[in-house]
Amino acid sequence: MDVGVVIVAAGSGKRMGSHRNKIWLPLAGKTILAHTVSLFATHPEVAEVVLVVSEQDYLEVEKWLRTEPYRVKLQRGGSERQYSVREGLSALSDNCTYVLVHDAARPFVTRDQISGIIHKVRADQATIMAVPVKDTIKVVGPTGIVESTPARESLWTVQTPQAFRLSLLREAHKKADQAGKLGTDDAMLVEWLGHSVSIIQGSYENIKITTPEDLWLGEEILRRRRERLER
Ligand SMILES: Nc1ccn([C@@H]2O[C@H](COP(=O)(O)OP(=O)(O)OP(=O)(O)O)[C@@H](O)[C@H]2O)c(=O)n1
Ligand SMILES: C[C@](O)(CO)[C@H](O)COP(=O)(O)O
Repeated sequence: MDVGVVIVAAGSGKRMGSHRNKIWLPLAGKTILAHTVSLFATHPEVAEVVLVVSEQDYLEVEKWLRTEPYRVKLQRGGSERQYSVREGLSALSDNCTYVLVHDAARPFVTRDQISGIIHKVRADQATIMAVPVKDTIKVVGPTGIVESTPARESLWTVQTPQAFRLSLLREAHKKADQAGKLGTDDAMLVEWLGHSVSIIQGSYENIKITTPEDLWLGEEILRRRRERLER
């Protein structure tokens, strides 16, 4: 049963404050995009990769992919991450039974973690990578007053990959579109269907490169990994 991957890279990187989409920023000698795409496109358990990019980036990504040894399908994204995922799902072949959805801005996930979530989704049909929250989280009202403090032991910081049975995620996106619902991750849409979603423990290194400080943190993560390999 084939596994497909949708990598979403069609954002604009506003919070990075860069003059162009953050996926083009350098990280340890390659672009963030190149790190993430090659990780999945060369993974032995991944049968198909769809890369979702903006209209603005499409031609440059297409030109870059011609220099790479692996095959990746290109798809244009939408104005929201959810719509980009939807476009990516539509480009996956029906040979895929399961799909991993991953942020291009998360280049630090490892091959073993990818194998682990593929194994888990075959059992659970819907599972997401996450790590326990380290800080206390508050719910704050519109006037800046704390309304509640959820019990920290029940809170997780959600990452990607998020993995699903393809037919389930396609149905979730269709129902969300019909209801005009917008989620910040794909698991929300599956939860709205009433389907259970399990957690697979990720790593605190699997950060999403969002603001400038994430770039030097990312360089340090990769430097320490190279050091560990050289020992
Ligand atoms: N319309 C969108 C918005 C986001 N993404 C992708 O979803 C991932 C996570 O989104 P985020 O980190 O928010 O990226 P941006 O939207 O580019 O960042 P910002 O919100 O700072 O503009 C990124 O790989 C981004 O490229 C996408 O494919 N389509
Ligand atoms: C999907 C996600 O990475 C899980 O934490 C996150 O919700 C993406 O949010 P963004 O604002 O689109 O980066």
